[in-house]
Amino acid sequence: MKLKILKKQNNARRCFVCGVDNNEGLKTEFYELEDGTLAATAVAHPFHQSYPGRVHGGVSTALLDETIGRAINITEPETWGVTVEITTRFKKPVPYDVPLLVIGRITENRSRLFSGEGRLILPDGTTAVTASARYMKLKLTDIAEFDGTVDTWELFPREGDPAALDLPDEK
Ligand SMILES: CCCCCCCCCCCC(=O)SCCNC(=O)CCNC(=O)[C@H](O)C(C)(C)COP(=O)(O)OP(=O)(O)OC[C@H]1O[C@@H](n2cnc3c(N)ncnc32)[C@H](O)[C@@H]1OP(=O)(O)O
Repeated sequence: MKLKILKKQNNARRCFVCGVDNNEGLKTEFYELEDGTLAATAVAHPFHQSYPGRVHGGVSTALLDETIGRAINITEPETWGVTVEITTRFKKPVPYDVPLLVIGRITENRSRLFSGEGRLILPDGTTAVTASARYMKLKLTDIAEFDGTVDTWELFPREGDPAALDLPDEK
């Protein structure tokens, strides 16, 4: 199903998942879709491998963690949280050097904790990894210090940003 992108989310500079200046990271981009899903696009590299040919499960988990955690910002742009629990199910090997699509949704939102679920989808539409996770809401100042130069939180629009994304049916 093709879904319109309503908004691109901000990126950090050094974050392993979304840091635009982190050349060992995934440089993931996050897009808010019209149906309330958060979609992430990324390409993993050979230096993210576990066994040769396979992306490390921890890397896939990091992608899902951040995608689910950021899904809260669709309805609460000022909410920040830290992961307190994540459960991942690895169903298929994830290859590197191919475009990966990760989607996340919030399933429960309470005053201190929120929960969500997500899946990592391969180019053929197969779901390779699923996850569910829980986060504790905290003030940003209680999580980290931002110096405003190296650690920033900004929108990085790109000419190639898509206007819509095709979400395959679950398989
Ligand atoms: C650059 C920008 C990029 C930003 C991009 C955004 C990315 C988001 C996604 C990535 C996020 C990460 O990777 S974050 C990094 C990974 N995660 C972390 O580092 C978190 C480490 N953990 C902690 O710091 C701490 O455990 C806290 C702050 C979460 C909680 O510590 P605490 O304040 O001492 O709280 P504690 O007493 O243990 O618990 C408080 C209450 O919460 C409940 N509680 C605690 N854990 C759980 C749990 N798993 N499930 C249910 N309930 C729980 C307790 O029972 C208790 O309830 P009651 O007794 O009060 O009723």
